[in-house]
Amino acid sequence: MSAPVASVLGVGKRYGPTTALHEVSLTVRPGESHALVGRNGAGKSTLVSLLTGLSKPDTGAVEFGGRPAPPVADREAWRTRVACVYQHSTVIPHLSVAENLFLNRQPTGRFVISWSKLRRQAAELLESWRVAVDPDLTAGELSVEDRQLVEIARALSYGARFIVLDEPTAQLDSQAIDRLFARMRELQAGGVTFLYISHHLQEVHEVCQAVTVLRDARHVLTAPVDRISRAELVDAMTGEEGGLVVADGAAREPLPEGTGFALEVDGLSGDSFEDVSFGVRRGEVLGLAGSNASGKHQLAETVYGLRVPAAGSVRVAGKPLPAGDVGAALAAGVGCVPRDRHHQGLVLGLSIADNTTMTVLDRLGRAGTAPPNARRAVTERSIADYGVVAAGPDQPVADLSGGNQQKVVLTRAMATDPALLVLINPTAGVDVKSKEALLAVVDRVRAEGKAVLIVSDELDDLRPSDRVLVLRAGRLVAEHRAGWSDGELVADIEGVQRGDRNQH
Ligand SMILES: Nc1ncnc2c1ncn2[C@@H]1O[C@H](COP(=O)(O)OP(=O)(O)OP(=O)(O)O)[C@@H](O)[C@H]1O
Repeated sequence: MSAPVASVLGVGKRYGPTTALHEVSLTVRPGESHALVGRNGAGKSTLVSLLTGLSKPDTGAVEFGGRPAPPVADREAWRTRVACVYQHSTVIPHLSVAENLFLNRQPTGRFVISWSKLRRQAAELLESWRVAVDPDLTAGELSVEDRQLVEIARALSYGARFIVLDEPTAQLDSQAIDRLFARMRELQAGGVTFLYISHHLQEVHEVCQAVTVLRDARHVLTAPVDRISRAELVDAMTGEEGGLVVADGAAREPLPEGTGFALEVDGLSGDSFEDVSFGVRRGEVLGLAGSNASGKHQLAETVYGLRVPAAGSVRVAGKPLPAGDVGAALAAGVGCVPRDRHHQGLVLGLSIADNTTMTVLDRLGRAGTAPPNARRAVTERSIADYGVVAAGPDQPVADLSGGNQQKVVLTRAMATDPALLVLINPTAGVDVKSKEALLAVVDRVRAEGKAVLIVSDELDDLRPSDRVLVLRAGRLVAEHRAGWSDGELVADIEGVQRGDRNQH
């Protein structure tokens, strides 16, 4: 049997008091797609940082092709062995695709960089890996899908044939996911090996051949995917039996006649959407579905005041909201989980307590001077309620795993006790079991008579909705009552004939 592409041999890694990995071993075979799964904080990103040379294990070793990994300082040597495509872009946005591909290794003429040669080499590279992206485009304008392909091509051009994909589907709609998987299969056939990190367990079965589960910093199992069911994977990740229970809007009693509206959106137009009207009643959960190009994110962002509409109005509890004023929306009782937790959601350098309570300081004490004990108490309750894996309320949010950061965004939205909750991709990066807990919060909020607007790419997130509206090319095109089938909803999202597609 040929040598493993990569091996991790009994590695350990600590961050202060936190054991992020404990004696973990992993073998990745040539030409396979190997899934790495586990709950938030299980140690996946830490393992990737050791496998890509961004940090050094405290104990144990990493090998490529049976040989010891290069020293951490030798970035060039690492680049020829492995690359990671992160959820966050590593391209330089104001440079062209060609410059990003050949950064620091531009072909030079006698004295100066030869731009025509650089462009030609980039075009050849992209073509050889069948990446249909214009090398002259500014990298910041690329779609997530194209950006990922450019990053893969860049890795391959360094000679690396082992690529880590860190939750690659998190920002892709279902058609883009299908294209990514097709491309992965082609690359695999050409000798590329993938380590695939995802919280979407159905993807593991769709595109991987082997799976490794981490739990609480430890290796639990490695198995061929065709020998392990999704339910068994969940059990291995959680360490307990019992699977998942997600609230379903279909099981609910209808709202009493005449229940008032918490949110009324009337003739709203803006960037990427046109003349949208709908209402959400108190005690109702409304889902909003659509592809990435549908305008659903922009619509929700306009509702909570992040964007100024071109026309139309938003009323909360009967009162008009001033346009484009997040503070006014917050004061009117709107809580939100924004789309991008890093830019709109969290202050990474501050603690969990600071982030959780920043919108309620005036309620906990005189404006801006909330006593630390009150802030700690609120935060400790949130940490317990939402299952945040953290050392304590004072831990900086930057040190939390991705999924746990997302939970902190939700705790902050809930801290104001909002009458209307606007959630955009609320479970992005959140593990399957924590998803269940977050969706249970939605159900609890609804039962308390509050209203919830959920915008999501994931059908599981929409399942607790009483109704789901579908937005396509900026217009409302369909409404589904609870009890919809995946096939029906996806067909409306994509604007194709109804048929039974796989859900993502
Ligand atoms: N720089 C750091 N400083 C302190 N603790 C850290 C640091 N990086 C990670 N940790 C801790 O190590 C543990 C493992 O985190 P890691 O990011 O590897 O988890 P993960 O499995 O990738 O989770 P997720 O699914 O949420 O992305 C967590 O408890 C996390 O808080």
